Amino acid sequence: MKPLDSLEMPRPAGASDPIIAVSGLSKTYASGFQALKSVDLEIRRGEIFALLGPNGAGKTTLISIVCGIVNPSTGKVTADGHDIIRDYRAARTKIGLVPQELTTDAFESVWATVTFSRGLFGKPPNPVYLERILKDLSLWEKRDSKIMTLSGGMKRRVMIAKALSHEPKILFLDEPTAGVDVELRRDMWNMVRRLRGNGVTIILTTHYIEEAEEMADRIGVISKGEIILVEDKHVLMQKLGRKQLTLHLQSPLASLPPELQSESLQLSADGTELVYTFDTQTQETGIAGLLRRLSEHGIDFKDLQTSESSLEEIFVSLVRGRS
Ligand SMILES: Nc1ncnc2c1ncn2[C@@H]1O[C@H](COP(=O)(O)OP(=O)(O)OP(=O)(O)O)[C@@H](O)[C@H]1O
Repeated sequence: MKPLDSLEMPRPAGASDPIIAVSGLSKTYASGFQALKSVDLEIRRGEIFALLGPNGAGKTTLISIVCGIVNPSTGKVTADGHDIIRDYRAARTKIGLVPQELTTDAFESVWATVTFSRGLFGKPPNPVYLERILKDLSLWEKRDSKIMTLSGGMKRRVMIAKALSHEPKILFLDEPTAGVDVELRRDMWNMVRRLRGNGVTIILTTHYIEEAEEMADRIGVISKGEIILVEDKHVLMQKLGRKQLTLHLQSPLASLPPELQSESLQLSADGTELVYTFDTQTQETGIAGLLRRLSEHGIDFKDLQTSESSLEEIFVSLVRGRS
C-alpha cells in the first residue's frame, strides 16, 4: 500500500476534550440479555484505542451504539461533541465504520461504491480525494471492477475505502484483521498508523492481542458487558507484567525439595528447568535468596534466561479473574 499522507485531516490544536464520551451506557436486547452494563469510556483525540474482550463481551454492541446502528437502553454518547441520538446526523458524519462482516454491493464497481458511500453522508463529490484513498489502499487499478470479482482481502480494502470516503475524524475497525493474511494485516497496521498520523482517532476491536500490543496507545478490556480496565498500554504491561526467570539445571530433579516448594517456583515436567515468577513492581525480586537456597541444596544450573509476560498473559489472567 502507498502512503495515506494525502488524507489531510489535521488534529485540532490543543483539543483535550475526549472525541468520544460514553457515560452510563447500558444495553438490554429484546431477548432480555444485558449486553452492556453502565459503561463509561472516554476516547482521546488522535489515539489508537484497542478494545479487547472475549467473544460476546459486548464490543460490537458498544461500537454499534456509537455508530447509531443499535439503540442504547440508557446512557449518553457524544462523538466529537455531538449527541449520537439528538444530533445523529452530525455525529455519524464524524465516524467511519469498518464492520466485521463484508457488506458491499457485489454488482457495483469499486468506484461506484465509494462514490455512493460519500454521497450518503451528504458530502459533495470529491473525485480527487477518493482517487487518493483508492491509491493508498492499492485499489486504484481495480476501480472499475465489480466487487464480486475481487478477492476477500481486496473486498476488505473496499470496506475501508467506503468507511473513509466521507473523511471521518473517527474510524472504528471491528476485528479488522480477522481471517486476513499476514501481508494484508501488516498493510492495515501501517495504514492505521498513517491515519493516526493525520489526526484520525482509531478504535479497533481485536482478538489478536498481538495487534493491540503492536498498535494501541491505550487498551480497554471489556468482559461480560463491563469495562474492567482502561490503561495506557505501556503502563498496563508494566503494572501487571510479571517476569520469569528460567534456570536450566545441570542435572534433572525428580522433585523440588519441600523447603523450596512455593507457588512462584515450578519444576518443569521433565525436571530439567526451574521457572521462578516474580513481580516487576516489587523492589525485592527474591532472586538472590532463591539462588542461595538452590546452592544450599546442591542444585546447580548451567544457564538462565528471563522473560516478561506478554499482553496475552495479562489479558487472560484479567478476564479469568472475573469469571
Ligand atoms: N440482537 C441481539 N439480540 C440478543 N442478543 C444479542 C444481540 N446482539 C448481540 N447479542 C448478545 O450480546 C452479547 C454481546 O454481543 P457482541 O456482539 O456485542 O459481543 P462481541 O464482544 O462483539 O463478541 P465477538 O468478539 O464474538 O464479536 C452476546 O452475548 C450476544 O449474543
